[in-house]
Amino acid sequence: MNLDLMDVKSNHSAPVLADPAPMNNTRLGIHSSLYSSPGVVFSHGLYLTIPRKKTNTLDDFRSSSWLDAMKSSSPTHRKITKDSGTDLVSTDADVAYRNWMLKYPSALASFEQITNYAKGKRIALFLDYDGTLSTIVDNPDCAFMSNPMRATVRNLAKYFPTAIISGRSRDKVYEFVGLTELYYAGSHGMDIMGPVRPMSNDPPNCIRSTDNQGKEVNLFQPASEFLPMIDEVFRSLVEITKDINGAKVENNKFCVSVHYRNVDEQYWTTIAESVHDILKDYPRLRLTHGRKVLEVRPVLDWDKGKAVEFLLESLGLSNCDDVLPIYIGDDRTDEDAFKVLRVGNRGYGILVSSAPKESNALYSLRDPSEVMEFLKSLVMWKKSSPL
Ligand SMILES: O=P(O)(O)OC[C@H]1O[C@H](O[C@H]2O[C@H](CO)[C@@H](O)[C@H](O)[C@H]2O)[C@H](O)[C@@H](O)[C@@H]1O
Repeated sequence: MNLDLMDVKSNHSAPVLADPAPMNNTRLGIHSSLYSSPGVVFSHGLYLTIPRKKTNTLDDFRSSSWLDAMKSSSPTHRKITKDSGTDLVSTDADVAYRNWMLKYPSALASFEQITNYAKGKRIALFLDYDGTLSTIVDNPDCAFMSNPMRATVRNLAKYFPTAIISGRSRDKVYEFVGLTELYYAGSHGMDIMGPVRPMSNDPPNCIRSTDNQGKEVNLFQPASEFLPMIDEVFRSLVEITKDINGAKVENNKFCVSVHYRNVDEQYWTTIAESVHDILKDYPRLRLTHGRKVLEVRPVLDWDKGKAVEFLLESLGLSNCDDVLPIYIGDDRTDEDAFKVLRVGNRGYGILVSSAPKESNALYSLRDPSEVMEFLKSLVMWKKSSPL
């Protein structure tokens, strides 16, 4: 696999995301194989970690770093260039972005390199939703996918197995995308509807079910026992934030999003403290940061990376040298998937970002319109490739 590039890029520094899960499996009372990461200690219902980076622990609410994390969770993007008469003058942001792209080259500019490596391989596509297939908008209920993007993804799925892996609830993301030919994983991979296929070791919490069309599917919900807790926390979060102008709490089934995109920055502390007040009574829940959103989720060693592995296995594509998984995403939670593909040079992670940020991805795309262009190019390449 693109060995030169992989070798160069293997020197990347660690990603921003670090959400270790607790070791105390019996206390959590859930299938032990889902809990593995070291370095976490319980104390009075709060997880104290000895983290690589502290920003994702509740403890952070007692320091200033959580506010920094909230501020940096979705950087404001300056216009890359400005017109100065006849010439385009580079801004600092422009220079920084170009430098950053030396480390994360454009997947469009590197298309030939990518497809050269993909020759004779079966590509599988894993796509994040918000910020990847739809542009980021103020109202999460209105993050609609454009018709051209939908047509592109529909076409893509004719040629490559394609799955959407989103932080949204699976139903919600299906409502937005509306394509029956895809596989869907909601709640950051904690709710996967995949094809029926014998797995090498039958995972717990995996049941036979039927999809909207009555087709038999495998439904994998590793956090199913958290459902009542998540519902309870969702209601408490709605109640505690109801007087904070612009705050919005979204129930994503196995996780809850607390949005502060539309909250005046002076009240971000109030938002964070409110979330902390609720979560201090729920040691089995943890908090991660997304783009102007605090995400409450079960303490489970399960994430988008594990979801990619699960889907590859259910599609019969794991442990195959001739399979090239490609994951495209824009958010911190997508880093888990990038990491899985990066380890052992299994596939390509493509970060969608118009601002420089550290990532485990190998390539970059600037925004959803570039994502669409890349997906269309893949289809064209596949159509023109000899069988
Ligand atoms: O994994 P994803 O599909 O990327 O979902 C992550 C979160 O996306 C949504 O929030 C983000 O997009 C909203 C719409 O553009 C935006 O208003 C918000 O500020 C962003 O954080 C979704 O609403 C969350 O529930 C997802 O967890």
